[in-house]
Amino acid sequence: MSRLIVISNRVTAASAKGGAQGGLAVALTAALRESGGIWFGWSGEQTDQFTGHINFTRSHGVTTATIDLEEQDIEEYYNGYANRTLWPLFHYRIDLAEYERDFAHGYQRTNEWFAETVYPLIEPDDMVWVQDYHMFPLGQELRRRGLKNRIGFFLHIPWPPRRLLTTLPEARTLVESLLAYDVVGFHTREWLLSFCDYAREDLGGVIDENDVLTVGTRKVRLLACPIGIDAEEFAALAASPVAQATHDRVHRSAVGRALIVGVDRLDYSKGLEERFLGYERFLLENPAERKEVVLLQIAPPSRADVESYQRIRNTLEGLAGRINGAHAGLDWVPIRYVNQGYPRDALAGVYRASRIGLVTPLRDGMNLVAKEYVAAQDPADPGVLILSRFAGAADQMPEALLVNPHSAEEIADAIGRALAMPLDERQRRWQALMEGVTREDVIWWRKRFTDALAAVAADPPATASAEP
Ligand SMILES: O=P(O)(O)OC[C@H]1O[C@@H](O)[C@H](O)[C@@H](O)[C@@H]1O
Repeated sequence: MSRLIVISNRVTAASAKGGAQGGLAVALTAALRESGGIWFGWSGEQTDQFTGHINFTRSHGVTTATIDLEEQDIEEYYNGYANRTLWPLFHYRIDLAEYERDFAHGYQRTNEWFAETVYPLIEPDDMVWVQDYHMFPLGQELRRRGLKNRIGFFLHIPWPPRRLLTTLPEARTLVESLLAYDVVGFHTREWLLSFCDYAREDLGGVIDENDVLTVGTRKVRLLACPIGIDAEEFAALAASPVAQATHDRVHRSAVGRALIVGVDRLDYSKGLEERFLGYERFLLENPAERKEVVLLQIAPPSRADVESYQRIRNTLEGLAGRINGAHAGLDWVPIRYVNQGYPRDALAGVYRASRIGLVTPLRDGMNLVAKEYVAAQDPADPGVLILSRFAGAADQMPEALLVNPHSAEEIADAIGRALAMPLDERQRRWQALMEGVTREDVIWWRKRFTDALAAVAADPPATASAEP
């Protein structure tokens, strides 16, 4: 079995229980533990001058190798191009996207630092797997340094429609850089097709019936491959002592009311404003039930150096305050808004105590909270998942109550329907969701992608390793 070299901006080897890590960190830790190898990326730390010094650590069965970045790189690469330019654009928010040449240069320069530093760590038989939008040009930079290994790329966010992507001044360079990879993966067929649209229309690419894209002499296998969670592990976490204690605490605090839970990084793509308004609409339209519910929104702050994130934080504080001010009574506040992250085992307990999981991003590559909510439920008395039809996860989860997250009416109706749903229907829906979450789990995802990467090497026509 080839070693795996995973390269991503953030490197957080995750313990089963600990920390407030996102699903991606947990997924990659599980993948690396199985295959061996190295997880390389940014330490999250700043240094006065970039030295290329690599800090190796071994944690939870995974070797991590990280480098520090200079302030200007962090500003232009991470806060700039990654989070002010690509993130909003790829989430269809060109109104928030900032197009600055300095950001583009800093992004390219930092990717060159990454390539320069990781290149000597890669052995001839390793498979290299680059993750996410921070690192589009990395494969090309590795090829420029002579790397012949199989290199895959996986995008964890949506791929925008062509007409939006063409607003990015570097769109063509960026897409061409992806031709250096052997396999490029997306969570859904929708994102894959948007990518194909650009490749066909703007690069003159041809896509065959096996989703192999040909542009000039380059062939790239495209793959729609939705990431999953470690469902069994998460279900076990939900039965852990910490989860149990958290469950009991949260359950007691609801004093017999139905708990509705949302857990999201504080990000404008998560649809939190629209969610609060949908919930308020439910309160207004259902005076008899309004004091029977409480919304617990957990939203740890994220990317706080970026202005659009500061704005959404202010907006939500104002909105939560207004809704609570307008509707609260002596012994009830409708929204508990918590700007703090919690460890996964505690979250599992919160999910299990909640009658409704409200997951309504305006646009999301996948969304693993939806899957974790399902995995944490009590089979005898499961809650109901309300899910945005614009989350990648919706493709695999048709038994959830699917809603348009822009519509307060649809959110309000779905809350009413979930609260009234009889036990047998809740069980039937949950059963189907849980089967999918368990079958298409993180190991399945990892295997599908790495199998596709390994197959490329065994099939020379699809593996031209020359520079594009
Ligand atoms: O790393 P950040 O900026 O805190 O964001 C958290 C994560 O957000 C995810 O949605 C991205 O796809 C990840 O790549 C990223 O790590």
